[in-house]
Amino acid sequence: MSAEPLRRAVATVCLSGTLEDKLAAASAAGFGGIEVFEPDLVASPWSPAELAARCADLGLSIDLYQPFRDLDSTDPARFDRNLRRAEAKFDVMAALGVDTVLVCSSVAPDAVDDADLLAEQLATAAARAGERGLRIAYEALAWGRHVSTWERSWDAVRRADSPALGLCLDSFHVLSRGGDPAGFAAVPGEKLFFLQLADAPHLQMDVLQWSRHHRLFPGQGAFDLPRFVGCVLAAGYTGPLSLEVFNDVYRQADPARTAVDAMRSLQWLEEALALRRPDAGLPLPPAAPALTGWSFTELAVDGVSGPQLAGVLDALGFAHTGQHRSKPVQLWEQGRARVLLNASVVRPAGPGVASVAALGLESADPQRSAARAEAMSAPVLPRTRGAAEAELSAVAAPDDTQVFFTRTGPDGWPADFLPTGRPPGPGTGITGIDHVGLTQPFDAFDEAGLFYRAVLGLDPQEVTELAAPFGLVRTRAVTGPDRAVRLTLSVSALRRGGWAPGVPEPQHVALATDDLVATARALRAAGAPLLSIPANYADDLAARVDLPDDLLAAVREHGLMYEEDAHGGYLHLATDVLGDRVFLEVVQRLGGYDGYGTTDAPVRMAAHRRRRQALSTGGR
Ligand SMILES: O=C(O)c1ccc(O)c(O)c1
Ligand SMILES: [Mg+2]
Repeated sequence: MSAEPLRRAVATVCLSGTLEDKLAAASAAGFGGIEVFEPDLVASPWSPAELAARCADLGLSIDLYQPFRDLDSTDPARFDRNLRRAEAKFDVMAALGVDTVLVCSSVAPDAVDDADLLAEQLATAAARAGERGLRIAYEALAWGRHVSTWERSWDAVRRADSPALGLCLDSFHVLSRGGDPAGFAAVPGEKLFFLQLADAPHLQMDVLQWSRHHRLFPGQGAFDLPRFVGCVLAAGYTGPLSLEVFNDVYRQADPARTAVDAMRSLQWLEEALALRRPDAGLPLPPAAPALTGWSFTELAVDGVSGPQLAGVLDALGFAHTGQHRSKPVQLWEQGRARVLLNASVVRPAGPGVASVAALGLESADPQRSAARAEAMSAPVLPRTRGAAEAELSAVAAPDDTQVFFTRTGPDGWPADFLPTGRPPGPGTGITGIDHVGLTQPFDAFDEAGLFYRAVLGLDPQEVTELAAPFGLVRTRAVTGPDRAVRLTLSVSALRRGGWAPGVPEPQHVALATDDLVATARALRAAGAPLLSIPANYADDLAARVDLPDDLLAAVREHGLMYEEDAHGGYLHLATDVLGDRVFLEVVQRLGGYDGYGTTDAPVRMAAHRRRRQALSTGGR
């Protein structure tokens, strides 16, 4: 493998909009090339020559024209007709200045099964292409009628033995069928004409539907793309790394954003490749420094929600220990749990605005964290900072939450706060932040998983789905290796129904305690607004799990919830929704429990809904 960087390309089918929108997005995100998806050209007012000129202006090379479908035929007249269709496409390719066309395996009823006849027809078409200086990259669609594995496509290409015929390897088609990329070693490098990359979640469904709706960018799904590409490169492939992702969300999302997300997936993939081959001298971005814990969580509040949240933090045993030197920001502390209330939001109406505005994460090297973020196409935020205030680097996550890289120490961020002189107080047993739960915008869920993985070096965990009162919710945690940092990301699986409340599902900050029953008792005594959970929940819990009687009594008395996984248990409680869209959770992990109370979430959501309705109709 040479140390020369491979071209990064993206198929126009990955991006939403017209061809104009797609090209602008691909170019702005820094791609060097594109695959022209034929329907995009057919729908365009540009002639092929005009498209070529536009691409040249934008610094994009056209690396592939695709797809050409159903070439071979058991009916000679039909095959002849298909050859004429191919010639017309060769004219288009000449005008576009692209030398490679993707021919995918036939799905038609007249597709050729006989290996020699198929090779002969491919060779005939390749000879026509070759006469014009063009080449054919043959791809096995996972649902091809007779050719549905890469081995079968390679068999045809090998038999055809034509210099203008080679393979197109598409990671989706190979990996969705459980193909082994180690086999690519048998293919001469010069026969690997093109490489298309897509990740995907593991799903049990028809492979065509899986491919057309659920493909993802590398690093977003469950496939081992670094290994796949490593095998292709080891076999001698030198063409572009080209993304081909058919995805329902990306089809309708802002193409400029999708293109950046796509670029990040290749930056992540290339790093993974470089790390696998330390001798190859491939360039590496700054490694993600370890994130060693939470320095703070910042909530944006207004004139209504600010005092409400301050009152709740007080009841939770937090102390207002600091006031920002130059901004309307309060620091509240208990143990290692630090919550900032930032009253810069001005909208004193309704229930008040409250949301998670920023996450402060302890970094072993904040500056390198920021450099890493930049190398991974993350938007690094400009900082305004007053005299004597700490330098803080921050990036914007896909949902616009600000992520600060901090070092808590004498010269770190706490120096920005003037002590109020209030003593910490006895507290209620809260020791720190366990995790923060962020509800994602509909289009941002998969993007967010990759963002936290590539930019922050966190590990995305499995996606789970739950049936919530207002529809399916998809959720996934991203965690540091030692779990010092845990985030949960959730999203509605479908557009929220028209009758669901207009406010989005709330976000939450989960606070850790070593003894939830004791903490719950203290919160009760202090009048904290704890969410009540229906008795049916505790009855069902008692039927399912053998809990000690005193614990079950505490569950009933305080509205606790309890969940188990293979490693341990999780006791948790929630407050009411505070302001319009946050609540606080208090959680106790027992044994090695590694989850987030996800199966209890629908009960909690229904209780929040009931409580919000009661409050809005004047109840308390
Ligand atoms: O879904 C399809 O038809 C299709 C077309 C072209 C490709 O390269 C591909 O992987 C799938
Ligand atoms: Mg493909």
